[in-house]
Amino acid sequence: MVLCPVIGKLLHKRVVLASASPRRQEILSNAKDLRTPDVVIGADTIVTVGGLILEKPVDKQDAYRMLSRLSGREHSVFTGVAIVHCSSKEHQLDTRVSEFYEEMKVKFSELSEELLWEYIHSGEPMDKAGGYGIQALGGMLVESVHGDFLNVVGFPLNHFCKQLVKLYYPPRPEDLRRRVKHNSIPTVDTFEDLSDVEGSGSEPAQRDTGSCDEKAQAGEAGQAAAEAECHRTQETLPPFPTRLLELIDGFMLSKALFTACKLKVFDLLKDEAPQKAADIASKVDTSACGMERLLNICAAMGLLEKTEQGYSNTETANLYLASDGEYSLHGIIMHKNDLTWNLFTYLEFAIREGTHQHHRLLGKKVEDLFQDAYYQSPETRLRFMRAMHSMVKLTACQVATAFDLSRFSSACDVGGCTGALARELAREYPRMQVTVFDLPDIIELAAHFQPARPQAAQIHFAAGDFFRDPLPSAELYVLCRILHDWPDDKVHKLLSRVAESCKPGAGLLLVEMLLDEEKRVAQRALMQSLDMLVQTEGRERSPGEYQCLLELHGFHQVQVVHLGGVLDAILATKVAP
Ligand SMILES: C[S@@+](CC[C@H](N)C(=O)[O-])C[C@H]1O[C@@H](n2cnc3c(N)ncnc32)[C@H](O)[C@@H]1O
Repeated sequence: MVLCPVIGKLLHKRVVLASASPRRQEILSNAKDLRTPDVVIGADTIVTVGGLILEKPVDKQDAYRMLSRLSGREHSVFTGVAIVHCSSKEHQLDTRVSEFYEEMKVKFSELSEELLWEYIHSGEPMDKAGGYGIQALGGMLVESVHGDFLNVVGFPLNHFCKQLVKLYYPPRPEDLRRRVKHNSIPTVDTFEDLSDVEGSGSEPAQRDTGSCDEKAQAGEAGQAAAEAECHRTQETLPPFPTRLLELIDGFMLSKALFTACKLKVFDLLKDEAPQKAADIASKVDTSACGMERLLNICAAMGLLEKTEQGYSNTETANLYLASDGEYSLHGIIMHKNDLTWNLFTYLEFAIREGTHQHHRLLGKKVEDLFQDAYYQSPETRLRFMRAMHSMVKLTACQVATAFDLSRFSSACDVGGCTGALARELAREYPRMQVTVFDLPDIIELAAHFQPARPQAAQIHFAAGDFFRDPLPSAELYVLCRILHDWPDDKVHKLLSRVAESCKPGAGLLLVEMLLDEEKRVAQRALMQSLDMLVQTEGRERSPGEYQCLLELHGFHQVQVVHLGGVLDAILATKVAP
């Protein structure tokens, strides 16, 4: 859309800015002389990251939680704007609302603790959505932005002006007819086009009404079509469904990423000079034309760089997508590609039946989730372990430091798999002895995941079944992504076995992805709960639901820390019965 000086349309109107934000006031009053107010403009800004909405922080801790969640990540800033036109006819107030929103992507650098606290102590985060102000000190946190800068400041002026153009200069029906009927390239609005109607544009969409009357006289046959067309102005067209289209095709993006990982494209390019599509194709034994398309979409997704010289890894790809990195996500990606993807083809059955779908995939009955499905062969067992390992490594350090656990001299990570979390606990608490307790087949392979580290002497492995065998004794029990695998009866069974092993004062650290209490906004956790339906007997829960479970089994003083990544932490203490 071509912009014109449309802001002047507000000049002689009574405009109320329905916002307390001094930044919005400044943006709008720079653009327009605010006089006494017949248009009300309301706006609000929120920040979203990983499905969570961040509003204004309530205190410094809250600001810390928000900003550390944004650190090193891309987030979205949404500003919603409503323009209410008020007029009075025969003493009746008539209002017409026009609304829109604008999204902008902002990426933060990795923020050190010192920088975070220095910024928080400046006081700037407190009255700002997401806890930062990009236009002032908060600008130093920002690595890159994509979209309208003023949107982050609090008011998307450019989109606002476009909205005013739609209101005050709606396209004439004959323009629409030209565009719609002949299926031609849309005409471009010019200042001359707009000036044709300048005089009649003092109230929004006046032109429309006049043209409708003319059309209504055009004869009965064309009347319905004419009316429909009359109403199909830019203003009344529904908003373009960008987000919906992204959702519709989202699975293709996931699969493209999975395929590039499976073909080891990112391994081939790791820390290497750019390579041409044909060379990559011949090295990984694929067609050149297929590989080129795969590489192009990976570049468009920001996973590869594409230059004249060819394709090379981005930093993200080197760090997370090559299979050998310390923080590689290759393990979880292969799990999603080889198992979750296939299970999700039965999502409709899972929803109808309320059960997991391994039996459909394997063509046989699944009695024991782990032995019959995840661990049905040495390959699938190793694949599962790699998947768990890669996810826990991402967040183990945050989990280990979410609470001060230094009062515990021993811990048992029940279902501790490869020992990734145990290692982090041992590193953080040098006095702590940590036992990893898991099924015998897992314990046998766990050592492969333990590079020689000074903490090795603090870590022990014990094989057993947590539903049957005695649990190793410890002052702190850890259940990381265990409860979400099981139905309620088994959850109670396991919690009561842990509770029996605890002396008063012992701790229980639950590590799970937490739902919000209303099960409405924590998108990643809600999605994982759906995943749990398709592939386990369990589900995700909210902090309140975990608190009830814990208290039922004698664990009190429940503390919750949202870690803002893929896992959250809950610590509770066993009290005497
Ligand atoms: C979802 S994984 C979580 C692994 C690890 N805690 C993590 O977060 O990465 C569940 C773990 O529980 C273990 N497990 C399942 N059933 C078990 C049982 N009956 N006794 C002991 N461990 C079991 C599995 O082998 C697996 O390591």
